[in-house]
Amino acid sequence: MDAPDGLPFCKMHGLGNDFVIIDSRGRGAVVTPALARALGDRNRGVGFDQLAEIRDAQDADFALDFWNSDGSRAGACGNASRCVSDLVMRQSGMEALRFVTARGDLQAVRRADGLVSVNMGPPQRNWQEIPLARAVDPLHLPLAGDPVAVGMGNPHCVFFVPDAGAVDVAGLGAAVETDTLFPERTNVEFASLTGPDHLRMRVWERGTGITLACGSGACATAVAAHLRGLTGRRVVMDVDGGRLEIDWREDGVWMTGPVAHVFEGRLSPEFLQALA
Ligand SMILES: N[C@H](CCC[C@H](N)C(=O)O)C(=O)O
Repeated sequence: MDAPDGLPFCKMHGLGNDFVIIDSRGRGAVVTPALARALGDRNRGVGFDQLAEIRDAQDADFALDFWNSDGSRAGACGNASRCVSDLVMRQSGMEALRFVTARGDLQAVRRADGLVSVNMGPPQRNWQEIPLARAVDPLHLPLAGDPVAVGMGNPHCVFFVPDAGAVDVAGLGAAVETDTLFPERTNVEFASLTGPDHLRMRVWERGTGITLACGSGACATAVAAHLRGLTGRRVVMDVDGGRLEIDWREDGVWMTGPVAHVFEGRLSPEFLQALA
């Protein structure tokens, strides 16, 4: 990549789910799988759970692409959507935004308490959309532990367990991620009911591994909990990095929580040249 002054980026996180954000508005996209892998290396790059690239959009305020640290694409990323929305709201002074992702048009608003809410869209509930490899009931997958499959623009497999804190998330998550039932692999959530409309969730993310929070995973877990009759449509969810509010409304699954700006930096020309 020809960038004699380096490439600016910023680092943000939502509940410890951390992101590098590259703003490519006003020029072509620059992220490649090789850049995502190199930048995602926590020793030799910057490190992130997801990389988000902001791009120009014709009929929306911006477009957003997501990458995992293994260089694969993610169709949705709830916490990065909240982080980038906060960034663009601060830059523009707007309090409500529309943006485009691989799964379609999404919206973000700043609540009166300052937290950013994103409408992640309606859940995908049939096996072709999630996607699953064959016609099975997504509400009761034919896997040990009787999990639920839900799509939020990316695939999720949600296990309800007595104590999410006691689960071997790495061991089970890695095995389920690559089960042949999921042709595009899957994100894996382990959740327990800790009170009325209150859940505790831990996550293994496709292409990344254990993370402290996963916004689309929290949405998928809330949808699965409601469909299984465990909760209403509005829940509080404790993840390893903090607390999210999820509200499955008529127009989609809304997710609300905090974001944090960490630093801005510039990728050196040497770093970028080594990728070429
Ligand atoms: N952390 C993200 C989800 C990343 C999902 C990604 N690992 C995938 O391959 O779908 C979130 O807040 O929704």
